[in-house]
Amino acid sequence: MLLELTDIHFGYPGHAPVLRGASLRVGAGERIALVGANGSGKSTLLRIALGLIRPASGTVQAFGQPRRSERDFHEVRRRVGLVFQDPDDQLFCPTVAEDIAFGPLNLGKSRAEALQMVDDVLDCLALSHLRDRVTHHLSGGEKRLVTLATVLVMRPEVLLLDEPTNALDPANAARLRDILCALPQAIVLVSHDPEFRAALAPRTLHLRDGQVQPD
Ligand SMILES: Nc1ncnc2c1ncn2[C@@H]1O[C@H](COP(=O)(O)OP(=O)(O)OP(=O)(O)O)[C@@H](O)[C@H]1O
Repeated sequence: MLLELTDIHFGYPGHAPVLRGASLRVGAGERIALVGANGSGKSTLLRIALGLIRPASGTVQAFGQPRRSERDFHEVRRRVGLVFQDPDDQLFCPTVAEDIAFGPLNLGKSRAEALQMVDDVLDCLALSHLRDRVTHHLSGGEKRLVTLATVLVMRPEVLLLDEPTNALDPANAARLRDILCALPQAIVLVSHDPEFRAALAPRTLHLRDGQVQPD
């Protein structure tokens, strides 16, 4: 298993529990859609998978190892890419190229290598025209696509996508679907868009009453 969350319990401080025994297993190349009502805890579960929040109980395993400490999760975040629901949580550099180069530079790539990776990923996503734009001037849909570029540039082994079609027009949603369908990675897709889910993920799981259940 690439990712294995088992019997996760979690509630935000001062609020009712969100997850009450949620488990999720993601194997190599698997495509899983995760659905559930607003506020059922889908984004929360993805954040727990990356150690961005810690469960009250339950275990997270990634790439065959239990993950507990911040140090453990550093490696998980390098190998598992999360596209956040809100692009503004993920884009923080002045220009698109700098935002995308940030991860590779952080991994110790040279500036030249990082910029080559930026050009490659922008080319693959047909977004080269956005390369030198000021990130916070982009439209909502452009930001969403750039966010995906910041994740794909790291060549993650698993992609966790939280509402990737939010703010995309139908043509860009279709383009994103084709790009994602062609990727080799395992994908967990949180999406309220039934057509997008059907195209990308043969298996659907339902987060309900704090647990992940078959649809
Ligand atoms: N930082 C926070 N502090 C307190 N409560 C929070 C926090 N983040 C989320 N919540 C609450 O936890 C619950 C689960 O939120 P979460 O974002 O995981 O749901 P979701 O299933 O992804 O919802 P949606 O489909 O609307 O995106 C919601 O009731 C939400 O209001």
